[in-house]
Amino acid sequence: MPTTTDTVPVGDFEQQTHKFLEWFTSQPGATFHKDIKLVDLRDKSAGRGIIATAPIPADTTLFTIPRPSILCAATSPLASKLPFLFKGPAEPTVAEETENHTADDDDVPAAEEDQEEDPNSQDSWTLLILILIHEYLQGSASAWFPYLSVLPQKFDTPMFWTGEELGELQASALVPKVGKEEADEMIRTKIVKVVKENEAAFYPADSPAAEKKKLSEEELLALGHRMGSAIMAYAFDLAKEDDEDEEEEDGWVEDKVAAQNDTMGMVPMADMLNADAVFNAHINHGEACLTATSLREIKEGEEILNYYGPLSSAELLRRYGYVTKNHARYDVVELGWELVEGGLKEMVEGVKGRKKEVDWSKVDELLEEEKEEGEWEDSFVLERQSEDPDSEGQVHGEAEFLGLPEELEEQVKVYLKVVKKVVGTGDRAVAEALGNKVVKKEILLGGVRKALEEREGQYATSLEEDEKVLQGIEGGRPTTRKEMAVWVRAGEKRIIREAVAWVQREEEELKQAKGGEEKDEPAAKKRKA
Ligand SMILES: C[S@@+](CC[C@H](N)C(=O)[O-])C[C@H]1O[C@@H](n2cnc3c(N)ncnc32)[C@H](O)[C@@H]1O
Repeated sequence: MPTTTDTVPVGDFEQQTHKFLEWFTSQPGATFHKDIKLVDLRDKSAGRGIIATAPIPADTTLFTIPRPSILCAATSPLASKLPFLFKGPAEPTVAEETENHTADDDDVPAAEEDQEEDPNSQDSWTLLILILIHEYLQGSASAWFPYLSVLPQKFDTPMFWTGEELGELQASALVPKVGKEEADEMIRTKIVKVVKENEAAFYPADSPAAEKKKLSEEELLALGHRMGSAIMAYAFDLAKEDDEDEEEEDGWVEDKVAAQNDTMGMVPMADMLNADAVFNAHINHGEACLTATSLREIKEGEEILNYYGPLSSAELLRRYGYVTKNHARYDVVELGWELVEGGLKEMVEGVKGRKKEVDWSKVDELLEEEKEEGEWEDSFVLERQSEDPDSEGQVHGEAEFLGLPEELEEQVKVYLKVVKKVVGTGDRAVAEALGNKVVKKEILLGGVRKALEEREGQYATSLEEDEKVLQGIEGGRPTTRKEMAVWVRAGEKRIIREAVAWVQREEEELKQAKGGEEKDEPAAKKRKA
């Protein structure tokens, strides 16, 4: 499966690279270190990238991007043509509207009230799509033409996968996050409509674009997707101040889009850097320019790599369309409450070694009140503990699964309290057991173990089958869509297995502690119990 730029002939590819570099270095204030080079990494399925052609010491400025060269709301000629699009505070972004989505989605779920909303009211995401479409339609008359020419026309993000390809992700929580239909809706209402209603601005008479046939709705929809995906994988959040770039309490600030406002932009050259979870360069956001700096010594021939944050394989694939081994430490799996509840029910029914009938409908009824009062999660993210990268972009130690999410344990506690209330009226012995700390822990662990086993069963293939596919991959790194899907689903299954092993260890410890306690108890108390 070709990646983003694989179909461009080598000669054209090099010519585009050359023209882009020429354009970039001609920008007033731009710099490009003599010992770095833009190269064709398509043989590694990595498009363009930047490598060191000689050893580079730490803290070297690799290149500098003057702010006027950035394509964004502040520099776009569209702002003077259609100022109303750029006016006013940005409306709530995706991050503010939906919990489970990061702000840099192009799979924007259109909130119902949005459907009738004024299409002219734009958020930072849709505004940048319009800015890019406007520039694209100017063709060679655009001041960013050589830069736009090196942006990909095709993407490997799941947004563009066929149903069959998506099927390879099996039970991954990535599948419902792709959101193709929502993205279509957003592009039709916020992009296609605006371009259609303002053709004079998008196809100006004095530009070669005017000679071109106007794009149909379907062509604009496809262009909107292309630009939205380019933003997802290439744009930067320009709101960041330099001091925010410094290591914060929770480690490295990822260097990519956040979309909290209207300050997202396309940053030529900064976005030619590929990225990994182990990296050696960083982009500093200065007042007049952005600067790429080496974080440690970079050897001759080594690729210069940026950082997109501690993203799981699934998230890296969703946003950027690739996976790497180094990101696997950040893999996660989502465990639905429904499965946990099923496991807890089985455990409760087996309390005191006998099958107990519980009035579950009564439990549901009481839970409704709990749900109305407090927060109730539908699913939980299971992840490993992992050190943040150090100041040189290196990670140390193994990532390990060290426990269940606190919110999951809290929710189980609330659930068991309600169950105890319901059981109490019918079976005092069981209700008493449900008040016991050890019994509650047994139910929690057993319930979660059952849920995890069920979760693993939701995938159509076993981890062992997936591992076999992955072992057969030439070069080791999954690059085709199918291989990347197998990588993602296998990563999730590995976490499930690690979580099950953790639960079993906890169960074993609990059993031993209980055995010890029972041995120590005086005979009379034992009999009473
Ligand atoms: C900001 S761009 C980097 C430049 C890009 N390689 C190009 O040719 O335009 C991000 C895209 O580069 C690719 N990419 C980034 N890091 C990569 C890596 N470590 N391995 C493979 N591909 C990578 C992915 O396609 C991603 O969506």
